[in-house]
Amino acid sequence: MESNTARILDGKALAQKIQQELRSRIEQLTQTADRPPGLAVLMVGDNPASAAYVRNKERACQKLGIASFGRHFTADTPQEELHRAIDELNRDDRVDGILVQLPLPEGLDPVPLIYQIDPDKDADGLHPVNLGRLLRGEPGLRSCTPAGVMRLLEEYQIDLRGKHAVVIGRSILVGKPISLMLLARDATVTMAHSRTPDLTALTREADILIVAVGRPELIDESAVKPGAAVIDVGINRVTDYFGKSRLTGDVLFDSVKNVAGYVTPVPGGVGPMTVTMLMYNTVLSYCRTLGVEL
Ligand SMILES: Nc1nc(=O)c2c([nH]1)NC[C@@H]1CN(c3ccc(C(=O)N[C@@H](CCC(=O)O)C(=O)O)cc3)C=[N+]21
Repeated sequence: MESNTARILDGKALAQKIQQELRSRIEQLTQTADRPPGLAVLMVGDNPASAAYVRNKERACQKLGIASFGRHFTADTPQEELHRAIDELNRDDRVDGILVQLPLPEGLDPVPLIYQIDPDKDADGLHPVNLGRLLRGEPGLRSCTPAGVMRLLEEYQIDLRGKHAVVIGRSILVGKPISLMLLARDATVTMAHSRTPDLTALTREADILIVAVGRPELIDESAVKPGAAVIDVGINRVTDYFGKSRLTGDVLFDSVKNVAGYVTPVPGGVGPMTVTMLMYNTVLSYCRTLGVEL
């Protein structure tokens, strides 16, 4: 058997490059605009993982020259108070992007909150108007993780036209929107999920394999077609053999790299692209308000 090592799709490097571009564009625009772009993050409760993500987002904003309007609520905040906060942010002219950090604590429903966000300030691209625009192939704010994956595929010039893309996972956050984006680029898309029989037979047919299920190291080289591009959207915290906590994807990287043509690492793959596309969406909304191109 000939040995092979896949090309690594470096999400961290691409995220830095895009953030540099956004930073210079913001610097340029703020010489004449009366305000910088603004992003508001609504965080409820004190889930440590969420708190860490929110800190990452705030750090990214600071680096780029985006004003951040963090609003932190205790876990026992009534749903109504969150609706009032979104209403205020919708009407606040300093705010171009709004997001509700997920998951919310037990007893709170994120769906009506997301529906209430002004679709033109929907930095996460999760409002039904933006999902509808994606379905219709119209411009709009795109969901961050799927948009980040598409940017990675573009950067490495991975051909999608007429190729067989298999997406594992059918969530509204990743699986469904990414399938639509791949379809818009003329891929033949198969959506697989937990009820798909003989998953391995299917994934072995994929030229592009997107894995977004949240099952640590589900996919190994036996499930991958030689030369395929494998995109790992999973972020799982697991405890290793020595009792140490580490981050791993839905893909067994060290195995898949032997057969794949391209593969994303975790960390350093899709994760950094997600945060970057959030910044991108905020700047896109800002530019639309100013009446200029990004
Ligand atoms: N409204 C909302 N929008 C989100 O976009 C959203 C959310 N809620 N809730 C949680 C998930 C998760 N998520 C991640 C973003 C970046 C990394 C990331 O940058 N990860 C680094 C590693 C970070 C580490 O070391 O912990 C990496 O993969 O290299 C991970 C996960 C956004 N989410």
